[in-house]
Amino acid sequence: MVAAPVDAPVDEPDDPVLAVERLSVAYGGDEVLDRLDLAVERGDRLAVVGDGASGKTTLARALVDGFPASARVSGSVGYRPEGGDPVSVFDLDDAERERFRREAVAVVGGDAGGFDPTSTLRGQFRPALRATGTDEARAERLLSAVGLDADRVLDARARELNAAATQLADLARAALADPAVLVVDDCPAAVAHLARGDRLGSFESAVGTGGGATGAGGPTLVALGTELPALATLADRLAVLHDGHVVEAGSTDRVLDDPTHPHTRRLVEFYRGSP
Ligand SMILES: Nc1ncnc2c1ncn2[C@@H]1O[C@H](COP(=O)(O)OP(=O)(O)OP(=O)(O)O)[C@@H](O)[C@H]1O
Repeated sequence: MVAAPVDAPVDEPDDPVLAVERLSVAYGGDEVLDRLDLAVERGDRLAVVGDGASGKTTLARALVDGFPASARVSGSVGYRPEGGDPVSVFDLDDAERERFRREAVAVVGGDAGGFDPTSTLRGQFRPALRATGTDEARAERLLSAVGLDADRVLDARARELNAAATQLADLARAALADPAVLVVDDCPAAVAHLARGDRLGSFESAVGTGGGATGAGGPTLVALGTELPALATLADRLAVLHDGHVVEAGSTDRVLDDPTHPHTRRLVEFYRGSP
């Protein structure tokens, strides 16, 4: 369904924590990603912007080898821990993958877990606290760092919280393990909240204090969504997903000021023209 990949103007990262290479994914006969390349620089805030059904969740699934059984996949995803040997994500066994999704690359939003709407978040944080050997005080610090009232949120059932609080609490829970990379897929309310003031900065400072894989420069953030303005406010780099490829990637300022791909130009003009 898609044309051959275009050569996206991509600045080569110095120290990629994730490298997606020639990733193709199809569900049934429908190809969603077509030989997609994307490198994620360690410590960056990267936003992947794409229209609805452009394959953002499929890309997020790829970063943790979380495909449904119906997916046909080729290509590779490589993870490079700070100072460690590269890991081929698609070659992990079940136990390694479970640990990888907690300690190396954690995904929130999209079709990743989330909360049971009927029980309190305090109860739903417990398995993550046990798995990471951390205490509730750290959960409270992370919840406060994303701008939430920690006690109120922990005592609430997920159905009593609005979308932003639920998504942010999910992000705080994923951060308990100090993963190297936090992937935020389709969480527009959380992204809009974090884009205000320097809330993301205070959250990033709180991550990395639990002794996990978070690098010295803080966690790497990959946020995927459709809302260019909030994502651009949050991110220092933008990648534009279209027709199964990353058609453009670069610093947020460069992509907004001087978009080279026609799709990026349309996207930027659309948001400039919106109220
Ligand atoms: N498990 C699946 N089985 C069949 N088709 C799927 C499956 N998951 C996704 N798709 C299809 O693949 C395409 C891309 O879906 P994906 O969820 O990756 O895109 P997206 O950019 O995250 O979309 P949105 O912004 O609307 O959430 C869509 O057409 C979707 O219907």
